[in-house]
Amino acid sequence: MPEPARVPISDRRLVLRLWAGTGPALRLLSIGILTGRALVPAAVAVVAGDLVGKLVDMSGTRQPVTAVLGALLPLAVLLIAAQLVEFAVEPLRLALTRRVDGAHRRAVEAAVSELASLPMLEDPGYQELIVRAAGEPANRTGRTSGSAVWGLLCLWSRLLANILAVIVVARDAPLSAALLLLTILVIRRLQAADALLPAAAWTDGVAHRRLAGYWAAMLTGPEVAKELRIFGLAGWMQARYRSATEAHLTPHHAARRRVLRRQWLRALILAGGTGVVMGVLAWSAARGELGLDRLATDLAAVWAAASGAFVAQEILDYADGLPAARALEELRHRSPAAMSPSAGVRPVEAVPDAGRAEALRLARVRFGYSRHDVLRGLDLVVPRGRLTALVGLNGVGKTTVTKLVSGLYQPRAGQITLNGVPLTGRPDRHRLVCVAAQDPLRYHLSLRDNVRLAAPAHRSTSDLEDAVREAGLDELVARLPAGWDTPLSPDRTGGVEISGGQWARVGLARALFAVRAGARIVLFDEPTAHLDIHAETEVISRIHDVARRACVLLISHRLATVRRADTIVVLSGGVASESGSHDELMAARGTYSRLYRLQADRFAAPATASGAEVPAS
Ligand SMILES: Nc1ncnc2c1ncn2[C@@H]1O[C@H](COP(=O)(O)OP(=O)(O)OP(=O)(O)O)[C@@H](O)[C@H]1O
Repeated sequence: MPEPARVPISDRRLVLRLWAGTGPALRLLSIGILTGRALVPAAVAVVAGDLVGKLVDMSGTRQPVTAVLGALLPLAVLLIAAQLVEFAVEPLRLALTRRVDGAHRRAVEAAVSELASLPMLEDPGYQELIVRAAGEPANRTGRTSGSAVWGLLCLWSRLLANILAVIVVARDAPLSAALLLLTILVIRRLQAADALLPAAAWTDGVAHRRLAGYWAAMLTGPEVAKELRIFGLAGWMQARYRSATEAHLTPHHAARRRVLRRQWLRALILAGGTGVVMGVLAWSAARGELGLDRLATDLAAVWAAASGAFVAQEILDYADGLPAARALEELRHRSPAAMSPSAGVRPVEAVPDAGRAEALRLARVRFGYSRHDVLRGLDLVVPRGRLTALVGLNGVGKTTVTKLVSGLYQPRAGQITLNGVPLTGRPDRHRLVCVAAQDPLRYHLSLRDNVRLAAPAHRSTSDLEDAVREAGLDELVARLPAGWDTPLSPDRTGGVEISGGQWARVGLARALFAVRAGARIVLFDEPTAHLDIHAETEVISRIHDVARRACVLLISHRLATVRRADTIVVLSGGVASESGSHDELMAARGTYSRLYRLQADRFAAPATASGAEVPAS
């Protein structure tokens, strides 16, 4: 597995960048409100001390009510202002985290769907990264990168409040103030070190977490519900779910327990530090060096600083939200080129096809998923107007050819061209190439959307209807409860389940629609695997029609299916070992002829009995 790219910025800068992305209004508001909040403890200490001084002066003599109220007024105004600031804090938190989290989600979707190549997505390390970036709820607390931003801002706001309170004390007792500051910083550091441990344990266990998620989905999802009951797998799967969950959660819980056990140390340091500071202040007052008003101010400031030193909540917001933010940064820094098996390989020179008929060409193409090459210099020409078939044993690389032509992987060497122009790097490649797979992806969408997504930008309704009709789906449309708009999934309200053969026709309709929308290469990968013999014959004749309009490659195991193709190419040992029409290949008595006879022999006995078609040489 390749090394993940390093995230080249520190966590704080990363979180600040997220904050900066919330826009100037929210940035200003957060600075204003959190600074205001930080001013409150020191201001209350000073104003309360002044009040004590004034009340001491007034004591013993009769005072008008207005004088007493006047003395109280500054503190009352301050407390009301502080309360107003507090009211603004929660809406600010919501606005800020919502803005950051929304941007985060959009960035994850964009990074994965636009930047990640297929080889990257098939890498388990990358999958884990997606789980972390998608905000697999850290510590089940639901903290997100928005929480990390909020946590950091609150940590700084608290630090500012602490420093201001220390400055108040420093006016009378600089050394005590220094001790107070030191105590606060030590406690913050200890809390930060502790809070990061459970978050790290959670992140380290994401592989187990994914496995546990897999088993949970197996136990409760519809996919394996039948097998689970037929084979009585529930207990076996539950045990695996438990062991994966324990492997993930045990280190995390151990880290949490360790943090709780160390709380007493922080309490002891705080009690010691503030106790000494208060003692010194009281001693100064006793010696007459400190007035009662200043003593009250300083004690209130020490109390404010001490209670503000506990920032576990803010640190947890920051530490638990950070993994998602970090993972997103790593997602963005992973380059598809670094993960591609073809990295660093130069293609062969393009050979212009001037004057020749339109054709898809693979020239000396090499490719492998690992060090072992599946394709070892494949030459293949797929001209428009003639149906080309690709056959070969299991695992020789037929589907791999479709993946290379559609650009999901890049060849290690060689070139793939359409009319002499390399397909690599063409921004319109996804519009030029259409793949109709044996099991087309079954979107939980209407029939209309299931066909249209082959070329979403092509809005022609008549092309859509023609494609569906040619694919033989008219009858199905007539029977569907909401016709075109019926969702093709029983999970959707009003949805229906259609058969594997009908899905194969949906795949054919997609290809026919894509060709109408401008696709010039169509790759049919086992398009008739689910079809009965009548449907297969009909679909193959449609594929012949498509071949008149585009470069069509038909892949099939069933040699009776491909025998009517104009050219049949046998893929063996990573190269095209034979090529020609059915009759030519049978006459050559090579691999194709041997495989064909083998299949014909297998069908001969039952076919004679049932009257089904027997492939004939
Ligand atoms: N994503 C992948 N990662 C690693 N190896 C793969 C991957 N996909 C396919 N392979 C391997 O590459 C080889 C060719 O696979 P491919 O699916 O192209 O064969 P195929 O000729 O289409 O087989 P079949 O006829 O069984 O569908 C096989 O050995 C397969 O195991």
